[in-house]
Amino acid sequence: MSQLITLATCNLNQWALDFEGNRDRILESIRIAKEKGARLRVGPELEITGYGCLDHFLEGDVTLHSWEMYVQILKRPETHGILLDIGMPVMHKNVRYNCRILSLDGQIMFIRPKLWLANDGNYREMRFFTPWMKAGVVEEFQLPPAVQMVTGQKFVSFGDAVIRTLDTCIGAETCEELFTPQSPNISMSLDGVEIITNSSGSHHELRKLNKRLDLIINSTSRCGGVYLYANQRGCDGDRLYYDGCALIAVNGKVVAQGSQFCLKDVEVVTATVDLEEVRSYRGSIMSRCLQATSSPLTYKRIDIPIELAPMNLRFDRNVCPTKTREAFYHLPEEEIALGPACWLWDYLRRCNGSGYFLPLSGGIDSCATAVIVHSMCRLVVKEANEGNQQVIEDARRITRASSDWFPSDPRELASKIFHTCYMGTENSSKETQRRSAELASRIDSYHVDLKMDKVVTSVVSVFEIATGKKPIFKIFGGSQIENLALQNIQARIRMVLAYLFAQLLPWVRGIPNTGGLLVLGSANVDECLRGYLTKYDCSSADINPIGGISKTDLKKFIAYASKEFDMPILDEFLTATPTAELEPITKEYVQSDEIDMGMTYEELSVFGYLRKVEKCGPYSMFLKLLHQWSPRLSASQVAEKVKKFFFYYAINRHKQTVLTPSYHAEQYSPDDNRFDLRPFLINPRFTWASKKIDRVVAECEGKQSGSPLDIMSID
Ligand SMILES: Nc1ncnc2c1ncn2[C@@H]1O[C@H](COP(=O)(O)OP(=O)(O)OC[C@H]2O[C@@H]([n+]3cccc(C(=O)O)c3)[C@H](O)[C@@H]2O)[C@@H](O)[C@H]1O
Ligand SMILES: Nc1ncnc2c1ncn2[C@@H]1O[C@H](COP(=O)(O)OP(=O)(O)OP(=O)(O)O)[C@@H](O)[C@H]1O
Ligand SMILES: NC(=O)CC[C@H](N)C(=O)O
Repeated sequence: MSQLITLATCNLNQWALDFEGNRDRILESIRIAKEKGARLRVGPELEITGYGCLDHFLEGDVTLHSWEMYVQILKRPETHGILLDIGMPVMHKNVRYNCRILSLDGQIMFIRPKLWLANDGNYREMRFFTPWMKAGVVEEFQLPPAVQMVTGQKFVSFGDAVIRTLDTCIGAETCEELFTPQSPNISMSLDGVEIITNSSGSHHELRKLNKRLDLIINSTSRCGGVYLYANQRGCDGDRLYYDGCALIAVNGKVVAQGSQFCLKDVEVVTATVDLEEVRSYRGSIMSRCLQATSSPLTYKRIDIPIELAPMNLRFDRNVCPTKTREAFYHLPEEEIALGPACWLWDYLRRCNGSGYFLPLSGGIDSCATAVIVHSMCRLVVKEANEGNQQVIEDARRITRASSDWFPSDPRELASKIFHTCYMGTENSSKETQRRSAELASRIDSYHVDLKMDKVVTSVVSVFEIATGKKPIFKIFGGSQIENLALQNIQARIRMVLAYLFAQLLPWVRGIPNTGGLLVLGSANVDECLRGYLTKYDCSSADINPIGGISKTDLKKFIAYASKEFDMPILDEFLTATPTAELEPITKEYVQSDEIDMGMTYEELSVFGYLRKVEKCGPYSMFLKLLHQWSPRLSASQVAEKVKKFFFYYAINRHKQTVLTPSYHAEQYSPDDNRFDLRPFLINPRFTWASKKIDRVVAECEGKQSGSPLDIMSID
């Protein structure tokens, strides 16, 4: 026996508050789903508004416009004949919920509010929504009058229930609920729900996809059932990149998987599954049957008296279930090549920009940023060649090209929209200048090579005339403070010049009807964490594609890109010592990042992870590293490193408040504006924690008797 049914899920590139664009992408996904013969279509979380509206959700207009768009979808006959699961905010009894609305043939069947909201890291759903706290309870929801007029319905069911058709049972779960210890899909499956939908607004983080897929595969292999995962994709107006990967799994096996990074606005993923396989799988696991028969939660069934799986598909020689396949994962290097590149494209087209400007130093960080822009150009050309009309139109609009121009070559596209600039001083080396020029030529950016010593000297001379004092570099006998000031002025002047060139280069080139360029920043996550950047230089670009990526990962990315994109010049960036080139180079002295910082990039990744992900203060970080790093390092060496890290982290925390908005990619990102909320005036000596650390060090060195944990004996 078999009972085949075709189901559809999708990735939609929604944009916060773009109600009409979002509506059109939903309509397109329904059209494709129907074309592929699907009987159920599930879309991403809050797809009508876009997931990332944040505090806009508090506005009544957003709920109003959501209903307006929803009704427009519902009343179109072409959206009928398929069960729809669409996401939007709904007010019920003056409380706002994050909901799924299930409809068929222009009639609303049921509204299901999210039970467990996402409220950590980048997520703060509890600011705008209330979770539905009544397990298994269903209430009557009165539809807004305008909706009543269209559907002819006055009330619909609202709450924690499931849909029952004549031939199967369907339940909706929303994003975070999958990640909770008691996911609703477990109790639903124990109560006989065969098809579970999951609508997500889930963003990219390096190496995170495994977690999401593991949960789906694990859950459906323990519980059996069909799981349809839908996700938003793209930059919807913030630092996050939602990474799609719509997926269909059956009994612990993947049968369909959409792409994670792509410039398609609408991607529909379908599979034909056999519901009898679910019944057979579940029925043969006796322990599951015992749990099912004694399961405390019996969901109210919302009846739809139709057969979802058409009778004629019980057996049709020409229709067979979709084969299982291995889940697909990108390497982290590929994730860096693709995620930030897609984000940059969305950003550019959505802000109606005309291109990017990047200060290109000849070091790894700005090199990585340039290669990501190159990757963006490659993706645009690939999509255009595949006939993606939206991408072709966007490319024409951004380049201000005529309507017969076609983006057929990544280098040609870069030459129109990407501008790089080497801003040398007397402290710069020939090598960095040459590497910049060669990289620019390889990717074909419009490159400017300038010397800015005159500006630096004249600004410093203004200071000298006003104060009668002349600061000099440390290697010539100056103090630390003079040395820093002379470095910072170079960096800040670069920022001022960057904005001047970004504004005027398109004009210089005679590009018609153009605005300015967006300035790209390229401080990596480790430098941000340590504060190793000049405030109002690198902190002050428009956007930064690598601000959430570690130096270690950036190096891996450059090694990958060197081969993948056939760019041998990148190998030279890899072997060069990272240096800011802000101090004079002499025979005996060349400035180096890691010596300047007093710690290595590798150590910074460890500190960053322990601080943010493992929630360690100085004392517990020290204890953990003492175990990890001894006997290689002594207790006092570990203590010194931990104290030094926290010292620099604390004195530079204020820089996070003005940091360039960066693509979120790393769990240990210190971004103060959305992700890592901390005070920015912190005593960098962490005095009490330091005393406790010293106590343990003394104990390790045999200088202290008694327990180091005895707090009463510390002054
Ligand atoms: N608690 C606090 N709250 C608010 N603001 C505070 C503050 N403490 C200092 N400040 C402000 O911040 C300023 C100090 O920060 P900042 O001006 O950045 O200066 P600072 O952090 O002292 O120096 C910049 C560092 O970045 C390094 N660096 C490395 C690589 C590349 C680059 C580059 O730019 O290319 C730079 C450079 O070598 C140097 O060590 C103070 O002058 C003050 O205005
Ligand atoms: N000579 C320069 N010309 C243009 N931009 C520069 C120059 N020096 C620094 N910058 C800008 O300032 C940023 C910060 O400099 P930093 O030295 O930290 O990075 P980097 O030179 O790209 O890489 P690395 O840290 O590996 O040396 C650079 O990424 C670049 O955008
Ligand atoms: N929107 C959500 O509920 C997302 C939360 C979930 N933990 C994720 O990262 O995918």
